[in-house]
Amino acid sequence: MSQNTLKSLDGAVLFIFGATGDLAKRKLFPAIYSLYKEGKLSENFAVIGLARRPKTKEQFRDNLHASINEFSRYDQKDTERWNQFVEHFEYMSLDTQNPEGFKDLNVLTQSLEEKFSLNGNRLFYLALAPELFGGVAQNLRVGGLLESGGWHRLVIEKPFGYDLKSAEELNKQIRGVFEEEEIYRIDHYLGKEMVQNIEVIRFANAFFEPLWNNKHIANVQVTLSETVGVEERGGYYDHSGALRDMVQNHALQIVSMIAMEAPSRLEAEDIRDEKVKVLRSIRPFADDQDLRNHVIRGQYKAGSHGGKDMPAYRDEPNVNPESVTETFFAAKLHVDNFRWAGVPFYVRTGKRMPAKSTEVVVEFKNVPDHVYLAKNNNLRPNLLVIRVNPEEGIYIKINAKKPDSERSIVPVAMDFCQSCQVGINTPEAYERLLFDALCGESTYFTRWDEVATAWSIIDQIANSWSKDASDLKFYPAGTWGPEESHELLARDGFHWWPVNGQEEDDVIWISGKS
Ligand SMILES: NC(=O)C1=CN([C@@H]2O[C@H](COP(=O)(O)OP(=O)(O)OC[C@H]3O[C@@H](n4cnc5c(N)ncnc54)[C@H](OP(=O)(O)O)[C@@H]3O)[C@@H](O)[C@H]2O)C=CC1
Ligand SMILES: O=C1O[C@H](COP(=O)(O)O)[C@@H](O)[C@H](O)[C@H]1O
Repeated sequence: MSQNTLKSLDGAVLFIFGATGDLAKRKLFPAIYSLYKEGKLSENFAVIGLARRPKTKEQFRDNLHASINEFSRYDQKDTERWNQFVEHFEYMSLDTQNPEGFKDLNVLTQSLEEKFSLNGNRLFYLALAPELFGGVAQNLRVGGLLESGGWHRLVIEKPFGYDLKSAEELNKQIRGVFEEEEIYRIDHYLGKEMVQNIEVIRFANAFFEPLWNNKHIANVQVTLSETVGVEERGGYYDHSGALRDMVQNHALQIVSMIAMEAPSRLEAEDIRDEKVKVLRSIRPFADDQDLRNHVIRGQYKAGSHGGKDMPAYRDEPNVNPESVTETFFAAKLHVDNFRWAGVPFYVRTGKRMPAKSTEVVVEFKNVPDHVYLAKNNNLRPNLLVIRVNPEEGIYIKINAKKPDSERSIVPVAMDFCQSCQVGINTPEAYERLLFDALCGESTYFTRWDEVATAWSIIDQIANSWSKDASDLKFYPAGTWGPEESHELLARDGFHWWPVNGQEEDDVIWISGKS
């Protein structure tokens, strides 16, 4: 578990490869600015933006200004402070396939290290297409960039491969240059406040841990729904699909945080050891038929939501008009260990759903059927709902006596809405992760064995799907996916709980002190 008090930053040069790209603009620059505004970077840093297109330092700084203006949660009205901030930024035009250019980059880096009195710590952030990762690692060595006196760390964006084989190949290339401890594989969901809070909720509360097992939990539901379609990313997404884009990384990481055993120490390696054990315990499907019974894929067709018409996936830019890529995924998974045997983990994710919502619902088993209260009332199962995104918080659903009635029982949701209290000041995932990487805190980055094990789960599904796409179901944009996703739970006597605070009408909400 990451402990902020232990983190310290000793000054570093931050290299942003892909500095003219979308990720840098929307996430990385605003994250650096937030860290600066909060005093976490002090004046002890330099940033070098790298991409092929030529730009002057001034043009780059103008781009930085525009990005922060649009995407940062902090303003930049204090001109003196802003000028101080941008002074730390340089730009260099560099094709990552040009080894000579890396030698020039080393010269520029050394001059900045001198200017800002830095001791050779270097963080290389690859906001690039994955096929360039291996070449960058090689050229960093060729250019002498790994010979400075400080530490060297490589931060890599997803996707980490397309399947296990390609991920292994990529890993081999990177490991030829960097040690595992120097590699920080980003899964930005691990930087989200409420995903990090899962550990605390579980391990710091006496009333959850004793119940956290198959004796008391009926099922776990993980939803990662989005209202957007594929936007500008049709070219990438059509080769990826929901399975590779969201399940291989974010969804399986959340499952492993929910299901892991308490680590022996709150250290990165101990936590990651426990998470990988969960992934290894996920039961493979017996055969193609078993897989198709328990894994649903869908693709959105034209539809509408909130009065707005939305095109079919196949009509989106850069998507094959006959594409069989899934934009929706739902599955029933089993974690085969003593704690979880018999508890279904239902996972779903999709684009063009009615709500943007990342939530985990832990549904507890009911009290015995024949006790007086259960017999005469419509008792609802107790739920623990962890709301990750866009609202952050948790609520617990219990049964309580209806005020002023004799024995009527009503469902009550006791709500801790963290985002209502802390509001927009909650740090963005990229902000936390960038700072963690600068501080050498790797807990919320994925280790190679986690990535490889997740790919082996995904490969079984992808390989089965590639044989025949007849199970692909079409759902209207703006709905909760194919009917088969609901049937998946109905067969077990369950249903998807509504997400995004859309609880049943008779639920009484009790919120924290205002
Ligand atoms: N955008 C997002 O929200 C997310 C992105 N990612 C991942 O982050 C990575 C970057 O994504 P994104 O920013 O969207 O991509 P973009 O296509 O917007 O940007 C790619 C960047 O790479 C640079 N580039 C391309 N080829 C070279 C080269 N040979 N040498 C040097 N620079 C090069 C481009 O600049 P130039 O053309 O000037 O060289 C540009 O700055 C990808 O791996 C993506 O999957 C992951 C999660 C979310
Ligand atoms: O990694 C990805 O995540 C986003 C959703 O992230 P969120 O933080 O907005 O929930 C998704 O849109 C994208 O397709 C995927 O690549």
